[in-house]
Amino acid sequence: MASEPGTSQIGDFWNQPQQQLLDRLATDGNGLTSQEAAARLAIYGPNRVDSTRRRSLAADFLRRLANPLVLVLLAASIVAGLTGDLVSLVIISGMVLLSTVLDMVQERRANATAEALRRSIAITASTCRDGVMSSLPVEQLVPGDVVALAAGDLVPADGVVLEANAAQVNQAALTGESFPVEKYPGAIADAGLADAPNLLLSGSSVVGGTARMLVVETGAATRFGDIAVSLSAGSQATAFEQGLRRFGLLIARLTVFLVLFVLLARLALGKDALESFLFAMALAVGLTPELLPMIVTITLARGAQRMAASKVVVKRLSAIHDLGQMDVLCTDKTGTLTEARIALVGHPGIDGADSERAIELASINAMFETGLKSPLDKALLEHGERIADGWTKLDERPFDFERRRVSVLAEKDGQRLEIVKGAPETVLALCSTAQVASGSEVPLDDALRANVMALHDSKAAQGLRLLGVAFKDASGRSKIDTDDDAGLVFAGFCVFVDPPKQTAREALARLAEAGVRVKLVSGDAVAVARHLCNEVGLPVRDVLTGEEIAALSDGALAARVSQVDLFARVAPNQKMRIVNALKRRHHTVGFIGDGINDAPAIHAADVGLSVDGATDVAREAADMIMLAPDLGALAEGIAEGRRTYANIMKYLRMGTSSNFGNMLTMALASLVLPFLPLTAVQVLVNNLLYDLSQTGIPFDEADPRLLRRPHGWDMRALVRFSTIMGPLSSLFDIFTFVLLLTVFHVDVAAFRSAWFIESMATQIMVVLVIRTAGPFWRERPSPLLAATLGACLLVAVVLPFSPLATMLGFASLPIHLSAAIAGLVIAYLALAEFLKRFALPRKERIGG
Ligand SMILES: Nc1ncnc2c1ncn2[C@@H]1O[C@H](COP(=O)(O)OP(=O)(O)OP(=O)(O)O)[C@@H](O)[C@H]1O
Ligand SMILES: [Mg+2]
Repeated sequence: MASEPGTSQIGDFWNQPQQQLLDRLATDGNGLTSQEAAARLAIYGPNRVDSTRRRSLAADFLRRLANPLVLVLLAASIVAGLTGDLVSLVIISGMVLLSTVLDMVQERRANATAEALRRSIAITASTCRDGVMSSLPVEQLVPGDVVALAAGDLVPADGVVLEANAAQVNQAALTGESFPVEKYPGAIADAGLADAPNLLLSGSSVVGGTARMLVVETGAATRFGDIAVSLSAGSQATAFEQGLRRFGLLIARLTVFLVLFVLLARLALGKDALESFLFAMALAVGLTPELLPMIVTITLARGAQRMAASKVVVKRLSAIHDLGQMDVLCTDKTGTLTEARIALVGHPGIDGADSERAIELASINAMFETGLKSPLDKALLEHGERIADGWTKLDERPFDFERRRVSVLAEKDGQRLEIVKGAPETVLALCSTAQVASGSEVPLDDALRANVMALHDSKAAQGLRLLGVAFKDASGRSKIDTDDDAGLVFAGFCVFVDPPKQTAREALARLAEAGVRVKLVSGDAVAVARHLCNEVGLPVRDVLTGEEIAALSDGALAARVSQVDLFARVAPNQKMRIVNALKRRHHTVGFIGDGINDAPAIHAADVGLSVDGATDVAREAADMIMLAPDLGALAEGIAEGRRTYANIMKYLRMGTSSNFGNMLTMALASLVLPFLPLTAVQVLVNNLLYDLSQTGIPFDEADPRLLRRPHGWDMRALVRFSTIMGPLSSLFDIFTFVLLLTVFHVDVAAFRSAWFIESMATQIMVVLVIRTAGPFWRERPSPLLAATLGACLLVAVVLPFSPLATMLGFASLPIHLSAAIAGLVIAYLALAEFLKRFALPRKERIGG
């Protein structure tokens, strides 16, 4: 197995005898002192594989400068400087610097905020330090540490198993093997990465049982650290991101085409080469939506910040887009729709009367189970902690979601029993007899079975959750083997209440209002889940069970999945199949859950959601973590997602209509006019002021109409918008040209000033019109946007009248010309306001 990635030699640490490994790590296998750990942390560094390698300030700056457009522009301005045009050199390089720094500072700040939020939900590991187990952030783990792992935990580093109890580990992310493998101590001399039974690799997860792990390698030294990170970081771009990328490409192509055309045409017309080149480059700068990455980052980071206020922490920023677009939300039951404050309300034997035997056995089972303790176990233990006194445990088969039961081998006063509790139908299927109140056993024939199931159904129909309890004599055995669970004696049920959340009904109503259909995907029984749906007001059109899903192909499942609102008794991989089927039907799917059994579905969903108290595996798979498990908070988050969408669309619409229109007209005018409509420097000033004016967009509120329904990337709508609004802008520019030349007979400097003011004013102010589908005066922009717009407009208008005017090649305008321009701007805004109803997508205008 020499060819595996990351393996430098054939044998490695997992092949070494345990004692040799312990010696090498200078530890006795009982954990480190915190002093020693601190010393090792200084040597080995934090246990983290940086996905977003933090760039130094300088490197970041240089990377931004390395933009080809910027470089060409700088080079051209240097050439201009050499030929004596020092003003161009100073202004162009100053402007490039300014906008680069602005961009960088804003983006870094936004990323830092998002990162801080993410850190607040860091994953921890139960680690032995100074002889006690404590919960430490996994970043602090060092080689030699001893970590306790239980079902639901992530393996935090590379290491070996010191002790294990039916430890089942899923290494799918690393080896592609989707079935969990059992891990146990003991080195095998020539075992490879994939088949060493004692090896635990960072990035895999514990799905059953428990283990003690010796950490051997951390951080970047882990075998698959790099792969795991690149997998999670490079995971498919969201539809919105893909759309943005395609859009960026389109703009880039148009820009190249236009700029080359202008340049060549001007050269062919015999115009000054350097001037033409500078102008063409400035046009290119003006055309590129260079602010887009910054606007996107800031909008998302700000969205994340506002969502944190409603207790939703975003791990993957771009998931916010998907959240705004999400139209189907799948949720598990316990803890999301119910309180998860489960209480035992009965423990009937087969005759329906409470049976002490049933509760005793269930409590012993819950007491000794070492896997993931479910809320059901907790309820049992709360009820009768002392019932298990005097019993000792011999062996266990922990819970897993395929078997849906826990088996424990325990002994008291020489009596050895195997005790099983689990999903009632599973347990009943394993029983051949039943115990009656007197203590004697009767055969569990079909009639009795039907009676027992009727008892079960009557409870489940009231929304009560049930576990079946069974046992058998285990004299002479000290282990539970895989097929030992047959021939059990049925002892009875444990019955629990799990009341629906007070807030659930209202939260679901809000989600429905927001155009999100909620589907319940539960491992629990149909009757229980259906009762809950009724109670919280979730309409159920159709139901599918795990058994039925197992019989359906992916295609058949996809054909039915949209109509089904309740999925019950589903296994973990079926939860994932449901999500994938919904995605196949072109839904944007969210999945919220807290268990190991939810992780695959959370991962598969467009928006994976988990809650704060969830298992590591679920939290790791999730894109967002809800600190308060309340669907109401999610409704806030959805509105936030749609707000970010709306704001990014504002910037794009601005860019593709007014800005693009202006640049286009200017390019063409440069071919027909005897002089440049604006000098290169003026174009750049124009662009800088425009950019600055738009920096308030991420802080703007969104049109309430846009918050009502899911919205996704829609290239057609964007193109339609620009084909209506762009020509409008060009039309006014041409009109301005004609007016200036034929009516006012202005000179070159005045022409440029007038045109500068006109194009700036229309470009800056039209955002007020575009930002809402309704009448623009009804919905005011946020103060920050109003401020950036106002300030930039003021600068643009004052500039030609200021002392800087001559340096920039402007001249002040006579009053009647100023008035004419003001009139033009108002006419343009009025027409834009009128035309936008044809340009905006219908669903945006009516909000549905
Ligand atoms: N600790 C346990 N001991 C025995 N049986 C259990 C235990 N935990 C769960 N089960 C059985 O397995 C079934 C599925 O587990 P669980 O209800 O946690 O799945 P789920 O999909 O997470 O459900 P939910 O939608 O309620 O969150 C339960 O309905 C129950 O019958
Ligand atoms: Mg659950």
